[in-house]
Amino acid sequence: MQYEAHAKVNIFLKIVGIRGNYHELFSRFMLVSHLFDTLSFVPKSSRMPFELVGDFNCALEQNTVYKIFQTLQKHGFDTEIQNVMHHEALHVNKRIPSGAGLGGGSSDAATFLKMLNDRADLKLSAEDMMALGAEVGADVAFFASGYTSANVRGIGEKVEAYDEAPLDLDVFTPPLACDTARVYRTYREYFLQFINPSLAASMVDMSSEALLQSFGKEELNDLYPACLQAYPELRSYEKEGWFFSGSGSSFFRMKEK
Ligand SMILES: C[C@@](CO)(OP(=O)(O)O)[C@H](O)COP(=O)(O)OP(=O)(O)OC[C@H]1O[C@@H](n2ccc(N)nc2=O)[C@H](O)[C@@H]1O
Ligand SMILES: Nc1ncnc2c1ncn2[C@@H]1O[C@H](COP(=O)(O)OP(=O)(O)O)[C@@H](O)[C@H]1O
Repeated sequence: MQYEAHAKVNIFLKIVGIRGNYHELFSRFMLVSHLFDTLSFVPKSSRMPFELVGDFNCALEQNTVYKIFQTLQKHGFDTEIQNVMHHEALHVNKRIPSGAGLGGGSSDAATFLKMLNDRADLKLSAEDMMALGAEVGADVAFFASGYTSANVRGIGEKVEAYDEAPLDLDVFTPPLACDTARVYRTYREYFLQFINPSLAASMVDMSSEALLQSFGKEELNDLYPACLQAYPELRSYEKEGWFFSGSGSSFFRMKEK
């Protein structure tokens, strides 16, 4: 069986405060229906306790799927998941570009958590998986929620379904990977003074379509100016009528009807 780990875009992303090294935000997350990695269990070819097959630009220990394995071990599911990973390797067919603001690593993490929950019959609810996922990355709770559109708050751990049909989206990713931590650091250094929580609050109740019709990318995404400051070459890829997702580098727009 193959599982799909879908990409997301941030329809809006407004910073409303700081929490230690993290930033508190209001954001609308929406899954992208046509863009996903596929994950499946395949027979093992080694004796390693955790075998991962796929093209990644990071070490196994840095991989979000490995961090899910470790997190489940830490929470007492050691025997159950070792029984699975003793026989199976995890295969990931990566199609979501990395460092693209599309949440690929977080989506893989949430999907692998669901796979282990199914295969090892861990009996975790969506809420349990959201809490476990949040230990691996701020965005994982949204992907574990199963919602296609949601308002996300806190540093990413508070997820509330937003009732709307998913939009049909075009996504364009420039050949530029953006480091999320670097973009947030740049935001804090240069843009924190421009914080506007009342504008953020006014966006929460608007449909995604109305948001994209009412605001431009600079108003919708507080990380856009920070990303331009950190990666000036990004400017050469911006196009009229396209919006900016998360910490970049992807742009998106509603498909023309
Ligand atoms: C910006 C967003 C928007 O959805 O995602 P991307 O666009 O990168 O996919 C998220 O806030 C990213 O979430 P995620 O990529 O899961 O972040 P993490 O791995 O937990 O953290 C990476 C780094 O980003 C910073 N970080 C992350 C989340 C947050 N609310 N405030 C932060 O300041 C921290 O410096 C942290 O060390
Ligand atoms: N499963 C994974 N898929 C992709 N990248 C991963 C994964 N696990 C860890 N990473 C690391 O996280 C970085 C950010 O990747 P990704 O989550 O796809 O981007 P973004 O944070 O922009 O949404 C990658 O460059 C890579 O080093």
